[in-house]
Amino acid sequence: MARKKIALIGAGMIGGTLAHLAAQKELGDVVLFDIAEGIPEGKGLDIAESSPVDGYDSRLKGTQDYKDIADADVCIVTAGVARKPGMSRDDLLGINLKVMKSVGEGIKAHAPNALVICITNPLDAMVWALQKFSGLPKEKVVGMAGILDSARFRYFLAEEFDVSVESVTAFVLGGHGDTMVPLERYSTVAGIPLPDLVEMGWTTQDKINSIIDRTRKGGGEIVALLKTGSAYYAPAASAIQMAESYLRDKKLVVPCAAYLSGEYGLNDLYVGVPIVLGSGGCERIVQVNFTAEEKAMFENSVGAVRELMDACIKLDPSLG
Ligand SMILES: NC(=O)C1=CN([C@@H]2O[C@H](COP(=O)(O)OP(=O)(O)OC[C@H]3O[C@@H](n4cnc5c(N)ncnc54)[C@H](O)[C@@H]3O)[C@@H](O)[C@H]2O)C=CC1
Ligand SMILES: O=C([O-])CC(=O)C(=O)O
Repeated sequence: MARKKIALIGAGMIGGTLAHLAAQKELGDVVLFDIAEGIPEGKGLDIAESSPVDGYDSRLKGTQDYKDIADADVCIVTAGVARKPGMSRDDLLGINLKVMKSVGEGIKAHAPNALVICITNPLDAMVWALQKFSGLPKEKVVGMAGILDSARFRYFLAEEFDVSVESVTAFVLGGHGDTMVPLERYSTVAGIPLPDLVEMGWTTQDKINSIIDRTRKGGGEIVALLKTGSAYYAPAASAIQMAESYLRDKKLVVPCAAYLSGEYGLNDLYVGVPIVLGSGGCERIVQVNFTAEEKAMFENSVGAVRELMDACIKLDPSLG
């Protein structure tokens, strides 16, 4: 059976990490596409030269030609710019919107049957624009943010409870920004929801509140430390989990930016919600019940996403 093909559009910090992980996991052959000459070729060759040591047979190719992504099964998009200290994700909108247009056209022309996973920020607005520019089916275009935000939440909770990260589940929904919605009632240790753990006296509400605050600012914490760019190991791991769920039809239930048409009472926008991710792409949107407080937080987050979409339409009226 022929190998699957994974196209990475953008071969920067996340793109290179994605290539390494995809090859190590033998998800398929990897094409790194970037406008920067030499970078995708160099990273592809460097990773390929590690394959005899690590023992995997994925092939890697770097390119500046969209023809090389032909018939890819998965395209993961990180093309664009990342923020530096002092910037918000939203400051990237103008530059990255133009990038989404060229990437969308490239994918439409050469890999129209792929599952497209967008990572470029500001995520919810960029995945929405990318779907429109590419014209691919909405269930085949998804955004990565919720798995990352939930992983940060899980990691901080595991530290607090001094338990395995594997025993902690969490759902962070909403837009990928300061308004994101970490859901306490749907986050657990061994299936026990956080409010019950507070009641049992294993932690305090104050500690949970500060973990939620740290989760919301998790991206900025890394930017402040790195100074030259933003997080890439955890974002890449999160997107690879999505690609794997699609390619192996695992049907993981994961929070992703998905296109809503009526779910949660919302239309024509992408925002973070739990989805079933299988060989059909976004196979189901899971509509969880919200308390009044959770609903207000989710709506506030949706409002922030809509503002960014409006800003996109102002810059490119074809999106309207
Ligand atoms: N959704 C999420 O949870 C996260 C999103 N991000 C976002 O992911 C994006 C990528 O981050 P990094 O890999 O760290 O950035 P990076 O700057 O290391 O890599 C971006 C790459 O895109 C390339 N590029 C620029 N314009 C292009 C075009 N038109 N076509 C193809 N390639 C193009 C650049 O040459 C560069 O190699 C940023 O927008 C960042 O904010 C980062 C972390 C998490
Ligand atoms: O914070 C950033 O700019 C990158 C990002 O989205 C994250 O790490 O969550």
